[in-house]
Amino acid sequence: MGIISTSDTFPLLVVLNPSSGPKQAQDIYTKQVLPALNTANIGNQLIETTTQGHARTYFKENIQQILADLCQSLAAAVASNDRGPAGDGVEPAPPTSATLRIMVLGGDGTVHEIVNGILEGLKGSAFVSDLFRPRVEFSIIPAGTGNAIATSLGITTVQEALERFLAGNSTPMRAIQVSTPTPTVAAAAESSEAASNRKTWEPRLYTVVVNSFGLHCATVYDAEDFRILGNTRFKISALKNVVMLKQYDARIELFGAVQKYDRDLREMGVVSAATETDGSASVTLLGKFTYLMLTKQASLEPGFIPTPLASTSDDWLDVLAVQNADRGQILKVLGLATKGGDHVGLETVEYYKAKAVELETPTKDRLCVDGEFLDVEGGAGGRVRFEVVSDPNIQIFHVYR
Ligand SMILES: Nc1ncnc2c1ncn2[C@@H]1O[C@H](COP(=O)(O)OP(=O)(O)OP(=O)(O)O)[C@@H](O)[C@H]1O
Repeated sequence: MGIISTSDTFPLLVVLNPSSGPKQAQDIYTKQVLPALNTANIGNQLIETTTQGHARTYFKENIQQILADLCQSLAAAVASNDRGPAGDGVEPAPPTSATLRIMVLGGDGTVHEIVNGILEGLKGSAFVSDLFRPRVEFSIIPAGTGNAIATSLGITTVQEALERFLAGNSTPMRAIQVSTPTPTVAAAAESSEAASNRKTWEPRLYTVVVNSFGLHCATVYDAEDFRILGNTRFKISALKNVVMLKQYDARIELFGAVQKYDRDLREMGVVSAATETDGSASVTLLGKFTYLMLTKQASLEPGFIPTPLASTSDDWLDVLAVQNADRGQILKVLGLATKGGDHVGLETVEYYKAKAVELETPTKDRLCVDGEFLDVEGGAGGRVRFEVVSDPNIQIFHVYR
């Protein structure tokens, strides 16, 4: 885990996860990425991950040094320009921002780790303030299993990803803040009423793809047992969970402005224009959930489009809820979701856009957050809040589109 050396032309950081998806990342790097970068004269530094959590730890430990080196390299470039014939020799002002480019040869899990590592490493530091704030631009070379972020941007091949990177157009990649109640408030929360008045939350992590509860979460969880089957493990696991279909008890509250998909008009309609002021929810969904997703991506893998109107670059959270569905109904939902996203027209599907969502389960349960698992305690003290916060020190990520 070396620190990036200082240079006038700061290298593109290439994070390669050799175990992503069909394990082709190394080959893709050697045969396609490196030749393209060399042709374009783009220096790069390879960071090859060796274990789960490596990318997260690497960026947590090194991001401040990386940005310090990046700033020094920028300042050196400015100074050498100023020393030219037209320069006045005045010391250049320190940079107020710097763009760090990271290319990921891997899947969404690797991007999730890098985002969380960077935010953990920058938290409370001078590198995220009104005086200086980095801009992190991701180029995602789809080498994972789902490749949701790339797929949602219409990038399904290595060549397309390289072309988008070289074209240099990026769009914000908003992160969802996942928070739990602060411990003291959690202890005091004895009822849902108390919970709805709660105001203090502790950010636990950030997600950029999908948070799920119920069938989708169970499918991702059980897929680990079928890892030997490669990419088909998700299909086998989904089948298992549909055969042994369970309903999952929860209370879901949508806060602030809320939109709901209108099946007749085939577009979102306003349910509530409210901003969250008094702590009361705009929409509450109670009871048994078969399937629940809170996402920032339209597509989770090529062809599978559960939240077709989601956008990585806005501040909405797309919420797809299927309640109390039987096997036939959920198979129909999943079938249509893999055929262009027409499931949102089914009566069993509720599709919302919300500004913030809280989830509470009556007993201990599990959430899937970008492929990681979060155990939640039952009751108000175990609530989890999801929100695309507007904090500029969090929303520093962009992705080439
Ligand atoms: N060398 C390694 N060996 C084993 N696991 C690794 C290694 N490097 C990284 N990982 C882990 O591999 C996991 C999956 O990575 P990644 O998301 O890139 O691929 P994927 O799961 O196949 O794709 P997707 O998330 O798009 O479905 C990550 O959680 C990461 O921590």
